[in-house]
Amino acid sequence: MIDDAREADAAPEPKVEDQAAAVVPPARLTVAKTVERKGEAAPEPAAAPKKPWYQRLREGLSRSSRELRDNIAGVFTKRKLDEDTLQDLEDVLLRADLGLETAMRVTDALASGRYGKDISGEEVQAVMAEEIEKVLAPVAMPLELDLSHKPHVILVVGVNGTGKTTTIGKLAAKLVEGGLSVTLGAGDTFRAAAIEQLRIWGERTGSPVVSSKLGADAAGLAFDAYEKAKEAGSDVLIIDTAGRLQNKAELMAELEKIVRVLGKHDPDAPHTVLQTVDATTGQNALNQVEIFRNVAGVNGLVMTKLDGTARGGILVSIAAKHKLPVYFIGVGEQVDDLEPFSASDFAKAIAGVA
Ligand SMILES: Nc1nc2c(ncn2[C@@H]2O[C@H](COP(=O)(O)OP(=O)(O)OP(=O)(O)O)[C@@H](O)[C@H]2O)c(=O)[nH]1
Repeated sequence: MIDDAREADAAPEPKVEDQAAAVVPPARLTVAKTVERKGEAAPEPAAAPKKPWYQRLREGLSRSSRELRDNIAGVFTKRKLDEDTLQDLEDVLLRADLGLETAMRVTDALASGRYGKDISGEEVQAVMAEEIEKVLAPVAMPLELDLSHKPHVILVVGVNGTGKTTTIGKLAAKLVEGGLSVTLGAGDTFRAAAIEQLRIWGERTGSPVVSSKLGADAAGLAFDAYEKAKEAGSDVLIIDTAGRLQNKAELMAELEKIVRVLGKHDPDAPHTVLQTVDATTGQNALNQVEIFRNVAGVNGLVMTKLDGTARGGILVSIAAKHKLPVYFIGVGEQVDDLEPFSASDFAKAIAGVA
C-alpha cells in the first residue's frame, strides 16, 4: 500500500482514476506498508503455507543470532564484566560483522552501568539489541516518491545476483497495488535471462516493459524507457541495470551515461538510486556499497535474502558506515516478500531477544 504523506487521516485506498489528483505537485508518496494480496491467483503459488515474514527473517538471521548467543554465553560464563570480558565481547561482535562502531557502543553501554558486576548472556543480548536498534533507527526510512516528477525514476543498481530484478518486480507489485502506474526498463542488456525475467514481472504486475536487443546500449535503453513511461503517463519508471563488477571502469562509464541521458529528460532523474545488497555476502557487501555509492550515487538500499543464511551483522556495519536509508528487506523470492525495514524487528532478530 501507499501512504499519501499529505493526508493526516486514514485516506481511502487510492484508485487508479484518483491518481490525477494524487500527483498534483508537490505530491510525496511514502511506500511503506506491505502488499496485501487481493483476490484470486497469486503470481507464484507457494508450495506450502507460507510462514509470516517476521518468522522468515528470524530464521534467516538464526545462524548469526545463534552464533552470537553462544559466543556471548561463552564469554560471560562465571565471569564478571571487566576489561578482559569486554575485550572478548568486542571480538565476538566484530566476528559477527557488526562493525567496530557498534561493537564499541555495546561494550561502552555495558561498561557504564555494570562494570565489575556479574552479568548474564541474556542481559548482554538485551543491551546489544538496544544498541543495534539505535544504529539502525536513523536509516530505517520509507521510500518516498516525489510524484511532482512524472515519472519518478528509480534506478536499481548492485552486483549481479544480489536480487535487482526480483526486487524490481516486488516493488512494482507494491506500487501497482497502491494504485500507481509503473513502467519497467530492462537496462541489464547483457543477460537475456534478466530481460526475460523483467518481462515476466511486467506481465505479472501489468506494467509495460521497455527492452532492447541483447548487448544494446543501456543508456539508450534508459532514454527510450523514460520516453515510453512519459507517453504512457506512468507515475514511476524503474530501470534495471547490469551489475558487472569485473570491469569497474566500464560499469562506471555505463552507469554515468545512464544518469546523464536520464538528465536530458529531467535534470533530477534518477530520483532514487536503489542498491540491492545480498545479506548472505558478509564483509564484501561493505565494499560493494562503497563502489556503487561512488559510481552511481546510491541514495537508498534494499537488503535482500534475509530469509536465507544471512550474515545479518553486515547490515548494521553498512548502516553505521554509510548511513544510507534502508527502505526494504527481501525475505523470499515471491512477490510479497519485500518488507519495509524495521530497526527494532531486525535488532531483536539478530540479537536473539523476544
Ligand atoms: N531467498 C531469497 N532469494 C532472493 C531474494 N531476492 C532475490 N532472490 C533470488 O536471488 C537470485 C538472483 O536474483 P536476481 O533478481 O536475478 O538478481 P539480479 O541482481 O537481477 O541478477 P543479475 O540479473 O544476474 O544481475 C534469484 O534466484 C532470486 O530469486 C530474497 O529476498 N530471498
